[in-house]
Amino acid sequence: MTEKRSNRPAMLETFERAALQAGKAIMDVYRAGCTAASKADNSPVTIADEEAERIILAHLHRDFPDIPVIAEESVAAGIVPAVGSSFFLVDPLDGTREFVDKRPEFTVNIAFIVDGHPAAGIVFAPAMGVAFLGESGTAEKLHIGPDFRVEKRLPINVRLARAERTALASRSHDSPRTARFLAEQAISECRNIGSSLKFCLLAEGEADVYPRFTRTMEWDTAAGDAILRAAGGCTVTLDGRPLTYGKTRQTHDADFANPDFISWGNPPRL
Ligand SMILES: Nc1ncnc2c1ncn2[C@@H]1O[C@H](COP(=O)(O)O)[C@@H](OP(=O)(O)O)[C@H]1O
Ligand SMILES: [Mg+2]
Repeated sequence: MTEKRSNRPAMLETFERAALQAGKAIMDVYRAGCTAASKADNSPVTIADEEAERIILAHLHRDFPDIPVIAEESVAAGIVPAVGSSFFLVDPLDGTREFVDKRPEFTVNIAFIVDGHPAAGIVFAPAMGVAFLGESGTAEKLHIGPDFRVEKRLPINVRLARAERTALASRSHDSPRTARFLAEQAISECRNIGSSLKFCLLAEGEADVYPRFTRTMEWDTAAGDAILRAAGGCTVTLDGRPLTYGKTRQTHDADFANPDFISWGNPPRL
């Protein structure tokens, strides 16, 4: 099927090209097999993370040379550009644990941050043939063919709040606090999913809440969070305020770690 051109903003066109090309490079490594090394924080990294990041940075630097990019592997190598009110956040391979263990939930993530808000994002799960895009109150799910071309685009939205809610939790980094949260909220169903796909499942109305009480970095969450917000959802910290990005700029701290947060399709009314 050929794709109908739209008036999508140029930035989303760049995100799409970059993510699809990065996903293709990741799948080449996935099929050939690779070994994982351990980073300073003990998390795994592979040649796929590095190659995907190189591709994404080339696209962003070429098309938006004036916008700084904070990217996971660059930060690990000590490359942390100063950020102003707008910048990109890139996680070239989120769910590296899933990738190494050959579970198809790993994703490519690119987000645009404006004044602390995740304004646009793409999440591409190359082994699943799906991508999600979000910006300015519009979110879509893309079906990606084996040739890494877009076959279909569908608008997505969060679902309405319901009595029987479904929660999502990390597959590899869960915490006992998740079980406590589920009990407090009287939620009986919880699915464990790796990577930023959890935000996308909320955005397309497949689940209701994603509580996160273990460590994440801003690049893990920004793109999925942008899609979720564009689809009508929200991400809040435990004091009920929207999760913000570029915290290093506000706190003059070099760390891009997130606090604990809860992402909702439709939050319960207080
Ligand atoms: N002990 C740990 N080891 C590795 N990654 C961890 C971790 N604790 C939290 N993380 C973060 O959790 C992310 C994966 O989220 P999830 O558990 O929802 O799949 C990782 O992203 P990367 O895979 O990009 O390193 C990493 O940033
Ligand atoms: Mg990550």
